[in-house]
Amino acid sequence: MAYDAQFLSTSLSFHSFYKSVPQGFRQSKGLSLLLVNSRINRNKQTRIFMEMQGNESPTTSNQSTINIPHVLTVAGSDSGAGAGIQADLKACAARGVYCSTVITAVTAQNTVGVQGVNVVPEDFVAEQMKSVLSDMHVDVVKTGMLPSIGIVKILHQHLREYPVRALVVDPVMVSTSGDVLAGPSVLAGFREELLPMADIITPNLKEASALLDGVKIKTVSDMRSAAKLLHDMGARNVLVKGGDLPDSLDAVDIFFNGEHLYELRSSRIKTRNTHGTGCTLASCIAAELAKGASMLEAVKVAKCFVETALDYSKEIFIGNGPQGPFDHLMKLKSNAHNSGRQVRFNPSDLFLYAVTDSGMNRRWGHSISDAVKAAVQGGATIVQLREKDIETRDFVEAAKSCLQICRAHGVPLLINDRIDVALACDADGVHIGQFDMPAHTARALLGPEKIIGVSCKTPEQAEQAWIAGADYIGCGGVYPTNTRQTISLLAWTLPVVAIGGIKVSNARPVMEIGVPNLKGVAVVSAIFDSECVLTETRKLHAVLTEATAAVK
Ligand SMILES: Nc1ncnc2c1ncn2[C@@H]1O[C@H](COP(=O)(O)OP(=O)(O)O)[C@@H](O)[C@H]1O
Ligand SMILES: Cc1ncc(COP(=O)(O)O)c(N)n1
Ligand SMILES: [Mg+2]
Repeated sequence: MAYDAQFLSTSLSFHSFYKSVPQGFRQSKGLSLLLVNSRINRNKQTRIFMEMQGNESPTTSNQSTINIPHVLTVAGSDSGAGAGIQADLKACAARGVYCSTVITAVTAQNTVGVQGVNVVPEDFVAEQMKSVLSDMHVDVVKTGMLPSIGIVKILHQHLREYPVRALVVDPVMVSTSGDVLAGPSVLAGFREELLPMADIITPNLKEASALLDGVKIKTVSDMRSAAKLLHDMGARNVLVKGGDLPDSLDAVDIFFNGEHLYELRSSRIKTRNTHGTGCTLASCIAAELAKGASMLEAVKVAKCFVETALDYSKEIFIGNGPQGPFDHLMKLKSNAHNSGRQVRFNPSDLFLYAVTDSGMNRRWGHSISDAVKAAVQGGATIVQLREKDIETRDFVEAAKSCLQICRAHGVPLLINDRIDVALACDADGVHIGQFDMPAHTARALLGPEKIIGVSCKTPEQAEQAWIAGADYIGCGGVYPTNTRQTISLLAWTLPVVAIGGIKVSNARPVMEIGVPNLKGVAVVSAIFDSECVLTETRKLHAVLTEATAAVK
């Protein structure tokens, strides 16, 4: 049996892991585990070195302890294991977070529908809740099926007695198969008790409509209005999910934080295996919040996770009904299957790609983090730190502060060339050139989740990058030279970002090339060689948005 660090971080507490190691192995070998970039402490950006010598127990006094991010799900069991508690457990495991469970109902359910529901007595729901909350440190509570008003009230009381960092409410009412899981009597409980406590509420179209007294929600514009109305009812953040939006080629969700409305789009995966998408999304949001992500970042990661899992599982066949489950744990499968797919990478993030330059920052008296902050506030959708003449120690420090800024805005941060710096600060990935470390070696070091971009000048280089597991290619020399070769590269299968001499005045024709893989433009001087990085970024963002709308 192999004991691997990833497995440890996803499934077991340190102590139970230790206990699971055979006695002989512990005594004869001692056990050293190096968790690099462990998800356990992602937000603290720490490397954890755990050493267990001989048969010394981890509970001895000189042993430091590790707090694993912890989500408690309060939901119903699905015997078919596609949705409910079972989906929550798998989603949290896949995201590297511990998940405890309070079961509110047991359903007899499969891919055909819900054949029966047995509601757990209220005092026993209370007992489960007390058992978990009085003993364990829970970071985030996520709710799913709450089949009676009494259970809603019990939840409310316990959350007041044992406050947690965040409450994610998935107001489950009807399963995708059309079966009722929580009747209208629960609506009042959601409205009065849970919404005002919720950090985020994640209704699908039917649920949003029910919470808003039956208002019709049929278009993205209806979803936007619904998100605002639900926010007015007390939820701090609202995500109206559009999985069931008729006639939509994309899977569109609307996120509203009381200030800004975000339209989150991903491609709609053609598959029958969508049972449990809602439960998974909410658990994934809870898991990311438990790890310390901002709300927008958590929502984006969760959506990307659902899309990736659906895509990975589109052909699996479980059960004979119309709605199959999908595979949450695709990451554990062989790399050959994964072919380097990224959970965290969304090609549309390449839209306005800001690449820093230390010379320009010096010229205008900007620190790296001030320049990055302005770019992100101006609408940059991804940032790359390209610092050629900086001490490694300073680079790591600068990268850490830029990472905080970027995470707060849900914008990925990549490091140019320096895999070591990316690892040290737990950046979202790297951008490498043809003379840097080979992409497949970078992939092996960074693992399957990080973003890897490669600068390519020829189709052969692009093919190599693709084989090595790159997520996108940077295609250089758009201006002033080499346009024909550039266009042939843009037709390549990986998402492409165009680089080279692009500025506000000439960005439009690049976007208007209209090649589907061309996801955006990367710029350095257009935004950073200026006194006001914010204004220049805003201008460029406006041009790109206009050009994209014109192409559509
Ligand atoms: N076919 C699909 N392809 C990609 N994403 C999808 C698909 N169906 C649903 N989603 C996404 O899954 C999440 C759950 O949405 P939805 O299915 O509407 O919720 P529920 O399961 O509660 O009905 C949303 O982020 C939605 O956009
Ligand atoms: C126990 C339980 N909880 C929640 C859902 C909703 O999931 P979905 O909307 O994907 O059917 C479900 N079907 N069963
Ligand atoms: Mg669904």
